[in-house]
Amino acid sequence: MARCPSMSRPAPQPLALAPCSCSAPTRKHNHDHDHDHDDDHAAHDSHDHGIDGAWWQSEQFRFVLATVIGLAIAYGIGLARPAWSPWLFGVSALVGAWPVGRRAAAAMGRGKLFTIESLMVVAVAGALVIGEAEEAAVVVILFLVGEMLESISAARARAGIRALADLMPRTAARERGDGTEDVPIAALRVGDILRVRPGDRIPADGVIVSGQSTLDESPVTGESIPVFRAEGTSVLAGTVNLTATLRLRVEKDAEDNTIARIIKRVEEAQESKAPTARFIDRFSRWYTPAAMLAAAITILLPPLVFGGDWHVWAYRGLSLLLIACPCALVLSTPAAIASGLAAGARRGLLMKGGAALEAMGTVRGIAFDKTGTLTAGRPKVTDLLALDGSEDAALRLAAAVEQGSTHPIAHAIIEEARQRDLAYPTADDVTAIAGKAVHGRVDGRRICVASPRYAASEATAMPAAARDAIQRWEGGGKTAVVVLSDRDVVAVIAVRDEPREDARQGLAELRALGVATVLLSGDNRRTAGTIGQSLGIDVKAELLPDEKLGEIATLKSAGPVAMVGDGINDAPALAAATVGIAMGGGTQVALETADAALLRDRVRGVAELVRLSRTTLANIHQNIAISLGLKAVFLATTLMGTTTMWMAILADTGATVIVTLNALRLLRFGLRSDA
Ligand SMILES: Nc1ncnc2c1ncn2[C@@H]1O[C@H](COP(=O)(O)OP(=O)(O)OP(=O)(O)O)[C@@H](O)[C@H]1O
Ligand SMILES: [Zn+2]
Repeated sequence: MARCPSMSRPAPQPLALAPCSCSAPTRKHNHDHDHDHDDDHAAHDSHDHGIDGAWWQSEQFRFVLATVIGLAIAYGIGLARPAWSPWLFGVSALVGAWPVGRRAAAAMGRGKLFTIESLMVVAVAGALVIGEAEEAAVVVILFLVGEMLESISAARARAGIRALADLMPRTAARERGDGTEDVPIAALRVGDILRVRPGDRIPADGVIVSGQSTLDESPVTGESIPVFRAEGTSVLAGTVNLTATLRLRVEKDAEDNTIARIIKRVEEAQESKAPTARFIDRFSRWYTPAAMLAAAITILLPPLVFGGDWHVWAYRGLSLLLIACPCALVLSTPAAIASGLAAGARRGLLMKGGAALEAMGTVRGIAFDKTGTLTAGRPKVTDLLALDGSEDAALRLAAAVEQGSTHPIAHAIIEEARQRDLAYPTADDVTAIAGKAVHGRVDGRRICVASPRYAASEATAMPAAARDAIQRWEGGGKTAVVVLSDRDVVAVIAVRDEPREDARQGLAELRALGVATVLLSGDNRRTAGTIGQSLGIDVKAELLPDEKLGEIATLKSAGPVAMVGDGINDAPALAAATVGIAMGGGTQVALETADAALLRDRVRGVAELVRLSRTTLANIHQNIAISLGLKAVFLATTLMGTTTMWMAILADTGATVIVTLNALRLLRFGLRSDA
C-alpha cells in the first residue's frame, strides 16, 4: 500500500487508492507505479484479480524469504569468521534493497526526489557508509517484511468487494431446443431463457417467465429474510434460488447486472479520495523533504557546532529518516475508507466515495421525502366522493388525465379505474404542474386533478360537502385530490400511502444517534402532519419542489445535511443536500443520481449509514493518532539515543500494520448489531 510492492511482477494491488509513496501525492495510487514499466503493465492487469491466491506463493514472499535466509547465512558465517561479517551483511543489505532502489531511481527519473524509497535508500546507504552494515541489513529486511504484510492485509480489505464478485456463477443453463446448454455468463444475451435450479445462484438480472420460488437476496441487498418471487417478477443476479426451478428471461447483459454495477461503483468509490486523504497528501508533499532536511541538520549541526561525535549523530540522523517515513499516516484514511465502503456494500449501503462517507459521518440533520421514502410509495384510492354524476364517471375523467402523469397519485387513480373495469378516454394536451396538479382536455372539457389548495384557487366554488370530506380524510393521514371539470368541482378522491414498516423505528434510531429529522413534503399540512406525528418526525408540508430546496439550504446553514429521497423525482433536492441518499425506486436510477443509495428499502438503513460513517471516521482518527503518536515517541527516543535504527523502522512498519489491521476491523461492521 503505502509502499509499493517491489517485485518485477507487480504484487497484489490492494486498495487501489493508497498512494504509493509518502511523498509523491501526484502518483495517485499503486497502479501508476506499475505503469512506469510498460512490460509490467500487462502482467499487472492479469494479476489484478488473482491477488489473494496464496500469498506464500507470491514472488514478493519468495524474495523476502530468500533475503531472510541470506541474512541468516551471513550471520552464521559471521560467527565463524567475524572479519567477514560486515561484508556479508553489506551484501545482504544491497541485495535486499535492490528493488527499493530501482523504484527510488524510477521516481527520481520522473523528478520526484522525495519518496519513501529514497528515504530508505539514503538511510541504508548512510548506514553502510558509517559502518553499520548489520543495522542496514536488518532495516532492509524489516522494510520488506512490512511491505509484504501490508500487501496481504490490503488484499483482505479488497476481498470485501471481491466477495461480491464471487457471487456470480460462471455459467448458466440456457434453453436450447428441448434441453439446456451450459454457456459462460459473458455469452448471455438479453432475451435468452435460462433455467435455474434450486440451490443455484441466479446468473443474470432477469424476469421469471415460469415457476415460483423463494429467493435469498441477502448477498446482493443485505436483506436477510428470503423473499417469494413468482412469474413476472424480476430477480437479481447473484441472489440464491432456494426452493424450486425457475425459468428466467435475461434482461441485462453481464456487465450491466446490478451486482456488476455495484462492484464497479464501490471500486470507483474506493479510488476517490476523502478530504482527509487529500489533506494528508498535501501534508506529505512538504513533510518528506522537511524530514530530509531535519536529518541533515541532525547529522551536521551537533558535530560542527557543539563538537558532537560524528558517528553518533550520523546514526541518529539516519534513524530520523526512517522515523520520518509516513507510510502509516498516508495509509490511515484510505485504508479505513476502503474497508468502510466495502462493509457498507455488503449490507446494501452504497456510497459514491470517501467524501460522501466522511460527510455522512458529520451529518447533524436529515431531511426525508415522504412518498416512496417514509411511505411505500404505492398509494391506493380509499374514498371517492362524487358531487356531480356517478363515482365511475368522475374516476373515468380523473384516470384519463392521470395517464399523462408519473406521479404516485396518478398510479393509484389509474389502478382504481382498472379494478373497477372502467374504460376511460384519452385526454389531449395533458400538462402536469409540479407539486400542484395535472390537467388535460377530455371531450371538449378541461379536466384538472389537483391538490385541494390549488383546486381552491381554480374552482369557481368549493362545495361544503367537498370541503368536509377533504378535512376528514386529511385528518386521517390520507391525501385528497380534487377533480375539476371546467372549474366545477365534480369529485374528491382520497388516496392513502402506508408508512414503511420500519419507518418509526428507523427515525427513532436516528434520534438516538443525535440526528435531527424532518419530513419535507409537497402534501398538505394535515396529511403530512398526521403521518409525521405517527412516525415521530417534524414536518414541513405544502412545499413546492423549489421550496424543498430552500428548506435544505436553510438546514445546511446549521451544518451538513443529508436528504433521503427516492432519487427519481427529487433528484434536485438530493443534489442540494450535503449528502443525497436514494432509497426505493429501484437501484438503477438511485445509483446514478445520489451520493449514497440504500439497496434495501429500509428507513433503518439510513441510521445504519450514519453509524457506519461515524465508525469509519473514528477509525480514521484512531489511525492518524496511532501513526503520529508512534512517530512522536520514536522521534524523542532516537534523539536521546535510546532506540536504534532497526527499532525505528520496526515502529514504522508496525504502525503501518496496526493501521491496516485497525481499518480491517471495519469489515466486520454490523455483524454484532441488529440484522
Ligand atoms: N399528477 C397529480 N395528480 C393529482 N394531484 C397531484 C398530481 N401531482 C401533484 N398533485 C398534487 O400536488 C401535491 C403535491 O405533490 P408533490 O409531488 O409535490 O408531493 P408528493 O410527492 O405527493 O408528496 P411528498 O413531497 O410528501 O413526497 C400532491 O399531494 C397532490 O395533491
Ligand atoms: Zn514507511
